[in-house]
Amino acid sequence: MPGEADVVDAQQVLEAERAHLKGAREALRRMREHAESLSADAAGDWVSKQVLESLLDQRVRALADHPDTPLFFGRLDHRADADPGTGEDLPQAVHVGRRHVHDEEGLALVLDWRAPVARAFYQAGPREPMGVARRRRFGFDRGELTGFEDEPLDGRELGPSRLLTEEVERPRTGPMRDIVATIQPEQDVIVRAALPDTVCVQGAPGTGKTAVGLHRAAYLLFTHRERLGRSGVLIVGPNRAFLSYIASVLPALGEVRVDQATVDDLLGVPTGTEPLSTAALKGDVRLAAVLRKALWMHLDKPETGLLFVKGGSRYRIPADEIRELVSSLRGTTRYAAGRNTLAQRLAHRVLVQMEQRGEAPDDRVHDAVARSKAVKAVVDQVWPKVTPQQVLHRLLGDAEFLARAAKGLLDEEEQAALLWAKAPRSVRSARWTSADLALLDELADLIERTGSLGHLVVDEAQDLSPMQLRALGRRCATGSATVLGDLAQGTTPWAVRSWRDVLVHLGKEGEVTELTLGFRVPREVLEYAARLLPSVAPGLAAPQSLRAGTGALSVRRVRDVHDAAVTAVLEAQARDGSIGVVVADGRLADLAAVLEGNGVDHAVLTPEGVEGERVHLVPASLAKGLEYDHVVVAEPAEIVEAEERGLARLYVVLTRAVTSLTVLHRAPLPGALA
Ligand SMILES: Nc1ncnc2c1ncn2[C@@H]1O[C@H](COP(=O)(O)OP(=O)(O)OP(=O)(O)O)[C@@H](O)[C@H]1O
Repeated sequence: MPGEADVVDAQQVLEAERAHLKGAREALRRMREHAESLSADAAGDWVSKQVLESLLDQRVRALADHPDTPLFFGRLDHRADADPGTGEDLPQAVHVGRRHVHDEEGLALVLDWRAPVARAFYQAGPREPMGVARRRRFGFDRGELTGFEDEPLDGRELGPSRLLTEEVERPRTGPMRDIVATIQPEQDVIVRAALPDTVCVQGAPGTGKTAVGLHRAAYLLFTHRERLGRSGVLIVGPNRAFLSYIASVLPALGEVRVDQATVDDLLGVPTGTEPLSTAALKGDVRLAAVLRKALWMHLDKPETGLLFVKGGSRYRIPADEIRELVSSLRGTTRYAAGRNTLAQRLAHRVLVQMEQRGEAPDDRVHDAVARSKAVKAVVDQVWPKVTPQQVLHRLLGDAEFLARAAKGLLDEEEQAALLWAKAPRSVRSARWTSADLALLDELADLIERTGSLGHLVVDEAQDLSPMQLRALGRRCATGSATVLGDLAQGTTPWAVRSWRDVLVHLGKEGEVTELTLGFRVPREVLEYAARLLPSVAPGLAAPQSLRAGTGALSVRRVRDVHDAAVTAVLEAQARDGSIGVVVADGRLADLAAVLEGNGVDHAVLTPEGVEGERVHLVPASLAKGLEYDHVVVAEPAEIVEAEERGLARLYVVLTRAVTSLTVLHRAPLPGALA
């Protein structure tokens, strides 16, 4: 029990910290006013003015004070003899927050959580205090300081942090929040991994993979602002609904310039569909070799030699020589660049002949020959211009061509499965499926190199096919990636079974690390869901939960699943937090009508996302990555039956709950859950 003196002391400390917060808020306001007062008029021309205006605008936005989020959440008091190892003096006390705030003299009032000195806030412990004598964590309510918690780092073991527990237990409402105040040491290691390092994170549901990926993006942007400002950082997620759920995390961390995309956004919107087994075959990495062969099969033997006429002179390059030139270039460059190089080489040979005849041709002549009709005709014949669509159209429509390209790579049955039942008449009328788009992207890169970004964060990566992973790997070929996922949550038939394979397909060397402590799902619920693990991912260890949450699970055998769902939603509405009702996609419309008929306000989650409403009706196929305080699952057996990896889908669905999970079933439950 704290004595009276301690309480008075604590009150004084709190007052002093509140005063510091007030001062920091005022300083931030001054920084923002200063940024607002800057004018882009000094720019020399219109374009520079636009660029400068947008930069200033970003700066002002980044300096926004969000009244609902604390400006700092921690404080480090360093030991007097602490040495930061940088040769500089370490300030005795620093407040750690979302961004740097300094006063008019340039003195730091709040230090950005990403600064090297702030690392100790996340990493220091009794065994390795990192120069810290005391770590202080602050409790906040809507931006107001409500309390604090001190951890002396003098060798004593630290108990669990009450503030961390409170943060993890706080009800979820609306979109995902940042976790900057409570990043855990094992998460921090991933967040602060160096820019060139590709990191691959296997993590059970709710272990913070998405959160860690987003914070790593923010960390890298802060630490390598200029470089990544030029090359770009991109977050790739499974669908728009998921991206809109995570969309506010980076802006809350002051990063307003990170793009988010689905694989479709990157590769194009599919216009066709196909059986899953065909899609899985098209996602197979062997297709990369088939496509390479198919593209280079477009090279042809020269029908004639080259005849170049200038004035009264004729210059000839025999067909044999052209054939040799082509074979020396074949495969050494991208396909499109090869066409250009061939034209240059042909021109060079013509110029050699000119010189042998005593002429003195210069560079202009060289260019004119390379661009001449005669050279172009030869190049077009032996090294024809092709588009990715033309090549794939031919490959999927022409059995003989496919057989040649796939020889030794795909067996006859596989080749037959790839061929269109009815080939579209023209390239333009072809309907491309999602799997085709990855193949087109591969071809596009064989023809012309795809540009690379500085860093890619790929979430739910376990669901991507090898060909899709290759497409993403191209987009960070000269950069690095953070790859996040859970093999147990792989629901596509082409989902990869090992992270090592994922890295190979991405074309990256990297570390595979694992997060095992869950921050979302209560222990009881997680243990229930984990009964499915031996069937969905036999090699994975059962996940651990930080959250005790007893009484969180309710499994009810009911007569009428719809009536029971209405009851369960009404029960949940009496409590705090968001509510998700998850059903097999096929049952969505019926349940929506029943909820409507019973006057339960709700919104149906679509692939585009959803706005407002406390109750969301969620098709099982879109539940991945989301979380709700209260989850009601209606008829699990239907979710399992709906798809090949239905048990994995059910595992995803059962692990969305933060506070309570209610399972309603009329049909028998899957064996492991019965
Ligand atoms: N260090 C932390 N402090 C507080 N909350 C955390 C922490 N790490 C994760 N969380 C919270 O746990 C929840 C789950 O995090 P997240 O969605 O990132 O997990 P995930 O591993 O991506 O889950 P899934 O595999 O189910 O998609 C989120 O609400 C997140 O804010």
